[in-house]
Amino acid sequence: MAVDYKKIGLVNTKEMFARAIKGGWAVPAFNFNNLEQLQAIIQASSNLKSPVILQVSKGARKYANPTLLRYMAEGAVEYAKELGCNHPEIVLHLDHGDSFETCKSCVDFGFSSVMIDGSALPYEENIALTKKVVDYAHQFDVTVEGELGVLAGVEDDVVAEESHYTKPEEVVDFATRTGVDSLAISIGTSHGAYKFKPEQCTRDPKTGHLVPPPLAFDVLEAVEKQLPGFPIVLHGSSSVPQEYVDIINKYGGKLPDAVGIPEEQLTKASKSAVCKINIDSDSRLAFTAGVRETFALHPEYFDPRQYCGKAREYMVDLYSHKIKDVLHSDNKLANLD
Ligand SMILES: O=C(CO)COP(=O)(O)O
Ligand SMILES: O=C[C@H](O)COP(=O)(O)O
Ligand SMILES: [Zn+2]
Ligand SMILES: [Zn+2]
Repeated sequence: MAVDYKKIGLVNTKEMFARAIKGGWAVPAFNFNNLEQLQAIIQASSNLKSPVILQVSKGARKYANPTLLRYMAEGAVEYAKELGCNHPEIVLHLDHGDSFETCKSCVDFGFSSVMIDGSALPYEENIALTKKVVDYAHQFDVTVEGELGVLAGVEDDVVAEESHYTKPEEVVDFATRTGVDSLAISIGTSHGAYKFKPEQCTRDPKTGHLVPPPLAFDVLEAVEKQLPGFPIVLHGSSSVPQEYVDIINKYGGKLPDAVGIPEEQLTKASKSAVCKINIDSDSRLAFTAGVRETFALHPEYFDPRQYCGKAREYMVDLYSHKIKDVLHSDNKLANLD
């Protein structure tokens, strides 16, 4: 028997995606692994009245324990209300589900959305696996994200290049035969804090910072033309804010030439059918900056609440900025009372 996510106050992605596409904004999908990240996500999204997707990866489930994470998400709905957000729209989403069994266990456990990532499989196998997950999840009104195209970044030892991009000529067939609710595509983003090699970038003459090549908006446009109004997802969308990289490097860290996706490009994407934008690495950077700075300035501290508290402050700033200034998902709840 599956737990009914609606009974615990969660929602699936259907309505928020429809509104986001129509309104030209995107729903933030933030990964969480611990208490402070979840607190910061809920504080920022509740204060700004933004819908939000809480993403749990396989690694997160292993690190934090699946049961604990799931109940934290349930608690998050109540926490949002305590913060004055009377009608929160919170999705609990499995990020990069790698098997039918993992997706099923999340559906059964009260997740309102799952991703099945068959992008590394041969095309027909990706379709068969994705369809199997959709057929199961839809019985419980759980939405499903599939993926076409390979997200290759520097960290995978393969540099993102055109051959990995989603093939627009495949998307209609994939969406129709699988029944997915949304599709993650590859247009040049990748996971992690090193999305491009320095030699792929130019340097800003004033700041000396790396400027990466633009995303393949032509591929995005071609996908949209094939599937008008269909929800598109961008993974690997951290922008690697220089302010946090600088703090980390100033206080003993070593992140030379970390580079992400410029925020203007994410805003541009969010005005199209891109309605979910995944951000994880930026939160890791903000967290690390807070901890390193606190340790450096206060070597006498040994209470985790001191340095995790600072980390949480930085993450609230980061999430709020993404919501307000990049994705424009603030004040977008269906019921703003
Ligand atoms: O895509 C992501 C999670 O699925 C996160 O991407 P980043 O590493 O760019 O934050
Ligand atoms: O897609 C990758 C996400 O950032 C999750 O990362 P993780 O698998 O290390 O938890
Ligand atoms: Zn993938
Ligand atoms: Zn991802």
